[in-house]
Amino acid sequence: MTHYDLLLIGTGSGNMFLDKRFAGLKTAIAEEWHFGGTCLNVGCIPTKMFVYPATIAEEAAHARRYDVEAAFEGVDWSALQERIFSRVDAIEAGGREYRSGDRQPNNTVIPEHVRFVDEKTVVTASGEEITADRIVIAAGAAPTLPDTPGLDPARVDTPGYPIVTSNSIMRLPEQPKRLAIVGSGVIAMEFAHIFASFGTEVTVIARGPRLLQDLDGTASAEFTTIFTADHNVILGAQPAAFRLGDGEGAPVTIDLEPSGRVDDVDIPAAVDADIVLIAIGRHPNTAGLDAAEVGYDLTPDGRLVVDAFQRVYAGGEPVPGVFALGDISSEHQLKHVANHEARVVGDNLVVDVAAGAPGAAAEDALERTSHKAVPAAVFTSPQVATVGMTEDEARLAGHDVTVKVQQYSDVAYGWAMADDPGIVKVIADRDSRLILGAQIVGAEASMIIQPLIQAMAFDQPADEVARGQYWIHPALPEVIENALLGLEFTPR
Ligand SMILES: Cc1cc2nc3c(=O)[nH]c(=O)nc-3n(C[C@H](O)[C@H](O)[C@H](O)COP(=O)(O)OP(=O)(O)OC[C@H]3O[C@@H](n4cnc5c(N)ncnc54)[C@H](O)[C@@H]3O)c2cc1C
Ligand SMILES: NC(=O)c1ccc[n+]([C@@H]2O[C@H](COP(=O)([O-])OP(=O)(O)OC[C@H]3O[C@@H](n4cnc5c(N)ncnc54)[C@H](O)[C@@H]3O)[C@@H](O)[C@H]2O)c1
Repeated sequence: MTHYDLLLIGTGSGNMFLDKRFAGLKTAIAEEWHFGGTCLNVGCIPTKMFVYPATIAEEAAHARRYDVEAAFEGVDWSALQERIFSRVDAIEAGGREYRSGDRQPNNTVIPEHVRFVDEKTVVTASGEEITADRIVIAAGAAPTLPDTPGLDPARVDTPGYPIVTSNSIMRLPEQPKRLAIVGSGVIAMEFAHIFASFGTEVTVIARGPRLLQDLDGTASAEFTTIFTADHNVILGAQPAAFRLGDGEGAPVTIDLEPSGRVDDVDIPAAVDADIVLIAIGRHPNTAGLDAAEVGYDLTPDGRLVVDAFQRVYAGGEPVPGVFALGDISSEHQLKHVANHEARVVGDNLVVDVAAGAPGAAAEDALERTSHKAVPAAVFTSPQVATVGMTEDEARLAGHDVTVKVQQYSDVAYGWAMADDPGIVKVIADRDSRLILGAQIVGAEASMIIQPLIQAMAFDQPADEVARGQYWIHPALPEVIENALLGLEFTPR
């Protein structure tokens, strides 16, 4: 048995906080997979490095719409992969080397799966027991697989098996000719955009009546209308069975059945594809840690229960010296949220170490995480960006709401974009004048939403944000300005 002052499990956002403040401690990092975790290796970073060229390819294919003669003639799949993964893999290797080498002599890297045997003890896959005074659980989430006949979970993401997740699709040796995507959430829509723009024949199989259903109803409907206009989408359907052909490279047939979520659907009996991407959500990795078995409290959807200080709970009480961050405990599966939580955990650990015994730090000395005005974007086509509440959520929360939906084509930059479709929807409280939420569907949504995020974070009234600053003319954010000007407030 080896004892450490501090054990970190998972090197995604967890890898961020372990800096020189902890140089005097004997630390260990357990990582069973790629250093850097999901975002660096198979998530935010490589996907966006595929999305950007995909958007260029799409614009070339649609250039005639802007009276430009251009054409999309294909993508150099292996060059693109090489450009993306040579950078990503070098960062992964550099991170591992830094943590393992002479520059961090106080740290030990344990390149193995670990699971808890009690609240402060883990055992590695090779059987070593490790105890620690303080533990940070940053073990993330993993793709969920459906329990559908014909799908062998053990073979998903293994070479040659045609059913994959986001963990391996970007490393396929060849660009698939036909791709079927099961799911219609964030990952499904980003990969549908990437592969369809690169010329793959993409079919999206969606259970519900709309795509990106977690959005505000107006935004989801707008996105669905735009996306289905030039993508092959089957709504109201789900796989009943996967039938794999004989031999490597043989196509897959997906037998479909109505999902029961859409009335009177007319769906095809089956879809054929060379590759099937499963994108039906990601579950926190608590089961692999045996977290519930040792008594850690879990939310109904399987996350570790944490408080505002990111302390982990067991039996309704914080476990002294045990913190968690990111997808393993957060309701927001987003990198910027995981990073924020990692900063808080790092600061709180410093306070806890200074206090003496694990858990000895007084609560008023600890920092709280803020999940106010958490934004998100979907890097598909058109882009989507959100912050705060949907209109339904705002009404349910009891607000007297004022809502404005502004079309991109209402402003001059929208005319420059040949009236491409797009909307900004802003939801505010009539009395306080504060913005409660916003949803944007359209070009550059992830960038133009920032003034609304800032206004919400700093409690700036919507009318002051609209009137109290210049808005560059004729830039696209004028659509935000106009949406804010269209809100109706209780007269003062
Ligand atoms: C395809 C895709 C695209 C995404 N794009 C975006 C985006 O554009 N913007 C955004 O904000 N978010 C995006 N996300 C979400 C984002 O990647 C995650 O929210 C974020 O990476 C979570 O970080 P984390 O540190 O909690 O977990 P992770 O980065 O997943 O790190 C957890 C680590 O723990 C390790 N681990 C787990 N269990 C054990 C164990 N028992 N023993 C040892 N090691 C273990 C894992 O191997 C992993 O390396 C995307 C996700 C995906 C899948
Ligand atoms: N740009 C970003 O910030 C970004 C990008 C990718 C992923 N992420 C994060 O990763 C998370 C996971 O992404 P995701 O797309 O896997 O999940 P999601 O929750 O966004 O979408 C899941 C989809 O699968 C469907 N579904 C669920 N169970 C199903 C079943 N059994 N059969 C068929 N369909 C089913 C749902 O109806 C939904 O359409 C996101 O919620 C997000 O937080 C973020």
